[in-house]
Amino acid sequence: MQYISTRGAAPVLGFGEAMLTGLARDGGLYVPETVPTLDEAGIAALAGLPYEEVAFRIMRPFVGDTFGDDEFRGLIDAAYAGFGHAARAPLVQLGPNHFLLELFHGPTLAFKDFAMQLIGQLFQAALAKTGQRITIVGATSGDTGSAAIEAFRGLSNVDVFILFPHGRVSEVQRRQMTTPAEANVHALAVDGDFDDCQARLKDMFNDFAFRDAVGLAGVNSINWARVLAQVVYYFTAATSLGAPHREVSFTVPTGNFGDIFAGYIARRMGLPIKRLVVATNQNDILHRALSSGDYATHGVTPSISPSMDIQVSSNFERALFDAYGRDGAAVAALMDELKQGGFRISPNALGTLRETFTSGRCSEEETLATIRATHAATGEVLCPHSAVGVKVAQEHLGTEPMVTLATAHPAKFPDAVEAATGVRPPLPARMADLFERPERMTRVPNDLAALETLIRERTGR
Ligand SMILES: Cc1ncc(COP(=O)(O)O)c(C=O)c1O
Ligand SMILES: N[C@@H](CCOP(=O)(O)O)C(=O)O
Repeated sequence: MQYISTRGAAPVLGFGEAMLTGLARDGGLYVPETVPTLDEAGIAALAGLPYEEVAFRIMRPFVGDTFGDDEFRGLIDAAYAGFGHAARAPLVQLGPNHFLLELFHGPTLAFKDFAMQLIGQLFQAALAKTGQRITIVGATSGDTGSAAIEAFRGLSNVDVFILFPHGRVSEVQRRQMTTPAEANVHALAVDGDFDDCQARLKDMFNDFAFRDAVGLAGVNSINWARVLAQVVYYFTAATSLGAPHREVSFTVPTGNFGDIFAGYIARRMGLPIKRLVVATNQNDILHRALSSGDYATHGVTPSISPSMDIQVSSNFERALFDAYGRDGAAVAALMDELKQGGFRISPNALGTLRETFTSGRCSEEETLATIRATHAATGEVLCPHSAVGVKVAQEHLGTEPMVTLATAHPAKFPDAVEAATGVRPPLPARMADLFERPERMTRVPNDLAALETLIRERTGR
């Protein structure tokens, strides 16, 4: 299996190299050259299997010879052993034809753990073979950062630097990033928003001298392995609800477009997904883009679903690459226009995107009202991101089962949940002392040179 860049001008790589490389050297994102498919019998055979076995069968064709079969199975088993639910990603029924896929039973209580716990295992195995030492830099609006720190804390051949927007993540999210005591963990509070953090991260990848000197690696959904690991739960959910013999739709609370792009890959692999519904909060660039073709950034407005406070949605580039007929030069030109504020999606490409994706937006008031109403009707306590998904899903219910992805545990956002329901969701016992642990973080300007200097000083490279 080979991986190519969405901008068409970077070396073609195998899985292991693409995973350790992160951003392609032409600034694009790696995607598989071809997407393997499963026939109906292959999909039907997944129903009822343990999560780990489904993960092996779905991901194996993408991995090539980077890992042997037994080794890969072992890494998958280790990745999910620490999850707090036997099903890993259980389905809960919210109403007739509407289901919630709970993706928050991992160690840091967000869907990011599904990919990050696996990536932690894959990186360690790959680095043990090459003897490399790497510097991971990640940008986070709250959840990727804590999941990455959890996956890589204490490793001797990895330094982890996480850029988060100062004052714009929840207190639980911040403490998850600032309380780990291991010396290889560096939480950096940036004076800016998530888009600034992600832009500086991409700038670092595009500064080849810095990139090569520190051995830069990325664990955001820039990294194809992140997206791949998220494809698995679309298969477990859909087969539990009757796929391949029945179509299923999914609504996905969306920010950086990684999670929903994983659903798109599942669909291309042959899973009968009728619709993939993009659910945005008030930072609604993706909803505006899919409804009008206008992909224009208006700046980030802080919301009660802070992890989705994103305007420059990294993985949308992967969807555009396919929608523009895999024309890397066309995508590169669009990304240049985006730096000036935005672009119009061509009518052909928009038509192609709409064959798979539809969208909706949820306001702040609607988010609170959905948390309240869902709690009253079902007893399920939603986090604000999942509530955005549930609200938009309710507007898109059809005859097929609809699955809304519940992307984080409500205890990560206790203020919003308490405001809506009067109930303050407790943290799990293993995190009960989170508010007593000492914090360690560095405030940094939104400035590439300052960030690179700090990282070079701390890593001595
Ligand atoms: C809790 C939560 N929900 C939804 C999202 C959106 O996911 P994606 O960026 O993959 O679209 C994120 C992060 O982006 C998140 O942390
Ligand atoms: N919401 C994310 C933003 C980064 O997304 P990623 O999927 O590209 O890592 C976060 O919580 O950090």
